[in-house]
Amino acid sequence: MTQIRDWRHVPIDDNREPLVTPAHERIVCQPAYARQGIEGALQHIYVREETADRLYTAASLLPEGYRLLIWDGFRPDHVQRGLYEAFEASILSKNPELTGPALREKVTTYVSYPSEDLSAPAPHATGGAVDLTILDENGRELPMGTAFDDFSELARTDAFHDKPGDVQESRKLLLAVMEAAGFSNYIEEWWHFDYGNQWWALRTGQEAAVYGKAAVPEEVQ
Ligand SMILES: C[C@@H](N)C(=O)N[C@H](C)C(=O)O
Ligand SMILES: [Zn+2]
Repeated sequence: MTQIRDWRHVPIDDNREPLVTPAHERIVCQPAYARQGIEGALQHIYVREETADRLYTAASLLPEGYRLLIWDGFRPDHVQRGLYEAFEASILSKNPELTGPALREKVTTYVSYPSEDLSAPAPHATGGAVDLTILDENGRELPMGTAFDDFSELARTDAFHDKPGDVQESRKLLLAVMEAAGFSNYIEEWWHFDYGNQWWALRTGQEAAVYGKAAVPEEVQ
């Protein structure tokens, strides 16, 4: 289990880029939580402006005909809280003895705490985190070995590193195009990438994050 322990101490110097909806011929936006009927989930994907530009770069690096499929970007607090509480309840149903920090550590391996602390916002609250996969030339998702939000050991990005095959190749491709575009991956989830926020700053050795908590666009208030 890998936790990012010190990201809360990374300073934030927010450049105040607005949130935008990615629009590119090689990007498909399919907001997963709205489709799952999660209360208050956004009907559109929003990310910070430069994050969108970097997604365009990543998409352009894919083989001919392939596209990025984005499931989630900016996530309002109430949605983060809903996801957190639902996963916490599912863990408690299997491990009723868990409490306090042990419970919180287990939950936050896969779902960030819905922090109201402006000095340590959840990554998706910054507009600099994206959950995504790759579509092939026929519009089919590449095999990634697990479904989106399958919170298990198999979700670890390196879970297939000693199992050569399609899944290993698909995960390598996603990681390669995203890292080439400047994103960093969260090792516990093959689908989660960051740019500009504290997670990204810590992993890439930046002095400060450039995205704090994002201002919610008027159309989603
Ligand atoms: C819930 C999942 N899709 C995700 O984004 N997890 C990360 C760790 C988060 O909630 O920040
Ligand atoms: Zn995510």
